[in-house]
This record gives sequence, structure tokens and C-alpha cells, in this order.
Amino acid sequence: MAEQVDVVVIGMGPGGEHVAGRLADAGLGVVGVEAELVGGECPYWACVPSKMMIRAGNLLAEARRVPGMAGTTDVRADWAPVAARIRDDATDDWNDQVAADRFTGKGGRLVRGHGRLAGPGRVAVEGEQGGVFEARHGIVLATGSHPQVPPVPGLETVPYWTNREAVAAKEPPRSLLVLGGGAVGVELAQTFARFGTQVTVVEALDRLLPAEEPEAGALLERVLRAEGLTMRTGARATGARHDGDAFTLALDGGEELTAQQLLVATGRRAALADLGLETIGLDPRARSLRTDGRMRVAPGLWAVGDVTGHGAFTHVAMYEAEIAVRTVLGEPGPEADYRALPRVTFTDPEVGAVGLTEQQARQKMPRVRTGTASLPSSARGWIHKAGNEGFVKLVEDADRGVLAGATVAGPVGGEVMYGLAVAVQAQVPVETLRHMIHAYPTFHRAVEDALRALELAS
Ligand SMILES: Cc1cc2nc3c(=O)[nH]c(=O)nc-3n(C[C@H](O)[C@H](O)[C@H](O)COP(=O)(O)OP(=O)(O)OC[C@H]3O[C@@H](n4cnc5c(N)ncnc54)[C@H](O)[C@@H]3O)c2cc1C
Ligand SMILES: NC(=O)c1ccc[n+]([C@@H]2O[C@H](COP(=O)([O-])OP(=O)(O)OC[C@H]3O[C@@H](n4cnc5c(N)ncnc54)[C@H](O)[C@@H]3O)[C@@H](O)[C@H]2O)c1
Repeated sequence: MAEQVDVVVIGMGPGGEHVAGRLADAGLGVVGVEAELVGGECPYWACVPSKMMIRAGNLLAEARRVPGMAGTTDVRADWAPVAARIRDDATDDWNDQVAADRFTGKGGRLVRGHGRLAGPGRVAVEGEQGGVFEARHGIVLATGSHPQVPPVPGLETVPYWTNREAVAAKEPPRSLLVLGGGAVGVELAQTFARFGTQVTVVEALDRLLPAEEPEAGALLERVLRAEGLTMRTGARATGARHDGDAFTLALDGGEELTAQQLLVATGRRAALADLGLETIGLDPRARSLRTDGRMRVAPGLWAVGDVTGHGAFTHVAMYEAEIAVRTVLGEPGPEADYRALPRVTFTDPEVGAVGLTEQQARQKMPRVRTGTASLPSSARGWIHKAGNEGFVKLVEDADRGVLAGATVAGPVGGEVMYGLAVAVQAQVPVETLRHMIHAYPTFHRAVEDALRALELAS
């Protein structure tokens, strides 16, 4: 016998927790189904602990920049406070009681177990608290994503790390192979290297962060090499093995790389395989769920977060969650709009980007102009000196005279990018940006230089 409720949310990561909490606050009878920890990947194994690691690594890097700028330092890295902070402050030793109480405190009902669709409007939950629920208003799918592991022969048999083991590490490995030079790979590679790990990054494509502007990947590769990391871009792994002590990756061309640990950071795959999608006529092998502007997948079924394929970011999950909430509650508001989607890779230099890259814009728009300015040659970059690498790149839809995208790499690049995100979202004319006053001597003044370069571009 199915239990009648208003809404069932499957997956209580950032997206699902937001939907479930807001709907419970609004007085609906909400069941939140969670197989692991309420809060999902972001607070326990991803954004939050990785940014704590990065903060610690950045402190070390800044201290190492003191000589020649402000005296002398004797820097001895210690992972213990990082591991303790992740265990105690970030994850409560991977215990979600606070998050669970936050949801039930709003009147929600948390059901721990694996949820699966069981026909239209029905969810079956496996687990001690399991059962079958019939949702009067509808069901929200927010099951997030899993690491995608490439079919490298031997890889499936070795005890590699994913982001989960990396953020839970009690000490940094002596040496680390990082397979994949995307956001996870470069953030963690740089951090461990700053704590003394010998790091080699293996990226199949010809540059790091291949989804971003090529200039960003080139800059990061240069900086990471200068920090002592080994880079193998354009390298395909053809085999993996582990002899009990060390991992070996064979590359096409015959080279073999060996290290104490191997981190696989080759992308994520939406968690859709075991969700009963076939019971409502959807393909369980789909890479993502197709949603309309109000996050609807089908009548009475919504999806938010990594499963929608609009960008595997917490801010996307929460943005979509709020739209889904408004849809369920019948509240007015704009539909989802991804034109000004911001991304920040928290390396040092930080890579902030919004909207389209130049290549994406050229595929969509008849006339594109770009303008780039170098940060070290701006007044603030020159003053900043050590650690000033970076640039601003603007991509203009030249027929409309508005920005289609922008990238800011450099110190606090993600923060500097915000002004440009507003410009992309609000379609501020480039002519208006050109006549703004940019405070002196800020990093964002390099935007003015990039606007000048844009004007000179044909
Ligand atoms: C190392 C790393 C660093 C990152 N850093 C950032 C960052 O700095 N900024 C940023 O914006 N994003 C970052 N991300 C991405 C971010 O973590 C995700 O985009 C975000 O967590 C997605 O939220 P979600 O709600 O869609 O899914 P998830 O966080 O994946 O949560 C999904 C939840 O659903 C549960 N679940 C799945 N299937 C079922 C089922 N059938 N039944 C019950 N429960 C189920 C899971 O247990 C999980 O708790 C990072 C990712 C990684 C890997
Ligand atoms: N700061 C942030 O916001 C942040 C940080 C980390 C992760 N994330 C999110 O999580 C997602 C997943 O991150 P990710 O870095 O795992 O994925 P990704 O898709 O960003 O990068 C994966 C990289 O691995 C490479 N690759 C794939 N197969 C390979 C192989 N066989 N050999 C060598 N390289 C291979 C790809 O070319 C790509 O460069 C990101 O796209 C992002 O949405 C965000």
C-alpha cells in the first residue's frame, strides 16, 4: 500500500535539499530520500573540503612569495590541520545529523535509502525505512553524479582515488598521478603539490581545462610547471597497474609513469542508471535529463542539479532548485536561463569564466570580436608582482555590441569575473562598459584594457 504525500525528492544534495527544505517550509508534506549523506557531494567530498585544501595551499604559496617582497619565511607544510579542519569543521566526520535535523526541523520527512521511480507519481525506497510513496504534487529528481572512470585497461582493478579519497586523505601522498586535467584534476594537483607531493597530470586533450578558453589552460600549464608539477597534455593512458606499493600508468608512445597514488578525475556522469526511469518511459542510459525552462521532465516530474546536464556546479543545482520550487508552488518568475553561467576553477591563478568561450561564440554568432589584456602589465598586476599571472579576455557578439562571454584568470579571478557576469546577463552594451569608471588600481581595471583591445579588433 503506497503512502500518500505531497512531494518526493530523490537525492538530498545541494539541489534536492534546497527543493525539499523550501517546499517543507511552504507547508507541503515532503519526503526527502537520501542514500548517503544529506547535503550530497558538495559539503562532504567536493566543493567545501576541496576549497579548504586550496585555501591552505594558497597560504603556503603566499608565504613562499615573501622573499624578495617582504622579508624571509621558513615554510614547513603540515597536512594535519587541513585534515582536521575537513573532518571537524567541514564534514563533522562525514556525519549529516545537522543537515538532517535542519530538514526535519522544517517539517520534512527524511527517508534514508535508495529511491527509485515505480511508475508515474510513485517512488519505491529500498532500505530500513523504505516503502512506497505516492506523490500528489509530483517528484523531484536530484540524484547528482558519480565519477566517470575511463575504460583504460587495468584501471578497474586498481585501488585508485576519486575526489572522495583525495579529500579524506590523512596525509598527502609522496607522489601522485592525476588522470584528467579538468577542474577536479587541476585544483587537487596544485594543492597536493604545494604540500610537497610530486604530482604528474595526464590530460588526454591538448590542454588543461579544455572546456574553458585555451589561454586559461596554457596559463595554468605554465604556472603548474613552474611550481614543479609534471604535465603530460595530449597523452592517452593505455594501461594501469598497481603492484601493492605503487601505481603505474602506461601512456601511448610507451612512456610509463609511476607514483604512490593515482587520482582519477576524468569527469562525472549523471546518476540516472538505477532510478527506475524506464518505469515512466525514459531512457535510463541517458547522459542527462532533458528539462524545460521550469525544470519539468514530464508531467509531475522535475529534475535539478547535475542530472540536468546544464553544468555540474552547486550554484546551478541551487538555481534550478529555486525554479523547481516556484513551479511546484505555482509562483511566478523567470524560466531557467543559462546565458550567463559562471564557472570558477579555484586554482592559483583562479580562472573565472562566464557565458560563451570564443570558440562557442563563433559557432553561434556571425560576427565575434575578442579583446584580451594581460594582468601583469596592468597597474595592479605590476604592483602585486609575485603571483600576478593572469589575463582578462572578452568575447563580444559584435553585431549586437554586447558581451557573449568573458574569462578572468588571476588573483581572485572568480570575484573579478562577477562584474562581467552582470554585463553578460543584463546584455549591457559594450559601449556602456567602455565609458564606466574602473577604480584604480584594482585587478578589474584590466577589463578596461581588454575593452580597448576589443575596440581595436576587427
Ligand atoms: C572535487 C569536486 C569539487 C567541486 N567543487 C565545486 C565548487 O567549488 N563549486 C561548485 O559549484 N561545484 C563544485 N563541484 C560540483 C558540485 O559538487 C556538484 O555540482 C553538486 O554537488 C551537485 O549537486 P546535486 O544536488 O545535483 O547532486 P549531489 O551533490 O551529487 O547530490 C546527490 C545526492 O543524491 C543522492 N542519491 C543519488 N541517487 C540516489 C537514489 N537513487 N536514492 C537516494 N539518494 C540518491 C546521493 O547520495 C547524493 O547525496 C565539485 C565537484 C567535485 C567532484
Ligand atoms: N571549482 C569548481 O566549481 C569545480 C571544481 C571541481 C569540479 N567541478 C565540477 O565537477 C565536474 C567534474 O570535474 P572533472 O574535473 O572530474 O571533470 P571535467 O569534465 O571538468 O574534466 C575531466 C578532464 O579529464 C579529461 N579526460 C577524460 N578522459 C581522460 C582519459 N582517459 N585520460 C586523460 N584525461 C581524460 C578530459 O579531457 C577533461 O579535461 C566539472 O566539470 C565541474 O562541473 C567544479
